[in-house]
Amino acid sequence: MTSESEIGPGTPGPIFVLGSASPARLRILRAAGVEPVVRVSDVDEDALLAALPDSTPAGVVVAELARAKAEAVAALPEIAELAGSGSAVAVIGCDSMLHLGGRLLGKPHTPERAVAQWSEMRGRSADLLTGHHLIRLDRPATAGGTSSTTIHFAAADDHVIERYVASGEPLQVAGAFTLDGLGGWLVERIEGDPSSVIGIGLPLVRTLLADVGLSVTDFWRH
Ligand SMILES: Nc1nc2c(ncn2[C@H]2C[C@H](O)[C@@H](COP(=O)(O)OP(=O)(O)OP(=O)(O)O)O2)c(=O)[nH]1
Repeated sequence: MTSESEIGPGTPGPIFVLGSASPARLRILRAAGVEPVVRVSDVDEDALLAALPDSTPAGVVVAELARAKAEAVAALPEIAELAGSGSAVAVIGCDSMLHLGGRLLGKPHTPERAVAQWSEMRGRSADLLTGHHLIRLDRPATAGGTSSTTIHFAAADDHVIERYVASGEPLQVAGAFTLDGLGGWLVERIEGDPSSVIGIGLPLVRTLLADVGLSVTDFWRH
């Protein structure tokens, strides 16, 4: 769990708020020169999914979840008040799911579901979708988008799948795999942006920041 960074008077320069509990998203941003303020949304993703019509396109589903997370964090009192801080303030929410065989899959949570999912996806390809929603607070504007990266999975044998699931890693990540962990042994290749697969698509966030009048370089700590 990441610690929630302190903010307040004297917080230097533009403020990037990551509305996510994901250590992967935080790691991606830090490695890319951004030290975000972290706040976790309390969005009930299952309830939101249940409320969406079955006909909702997969890219819209993850975009709607991302929007709900960003809006929940932007509404937190200590975040909302940043609008008057004199700094540029961007809040981002994200949501990743795997689009496999026409179904949208989140985190498997149980070993049984992870094994079943790997038995279906091994040797095949699927699209990892990550919805993004950006809210600028100091000069109200929003921008959103969904990145899609095609993942080509290895034709892993039962033993490897069982050992991978037993590691626990696939249970708490969208699509039951990681690109940057043990799962890396089981991804043959990808077509698209690797950061999107891990949790936040840097090239897309760069364009979303531009859409709300900000440059990604404003947030670089280097
Ligand atoms: N390290 C790593 N994590 C991954 C990868 N693919 C997916 N994930 C993680 C990132 C997210 O933490 C999680 C996707 O689930 P969600 O989009 O619902 O986010 P999560 O519930 O973790 O946090 P949030 O809802 O944003 O507070 O799966 C990967 O390739 N590498």
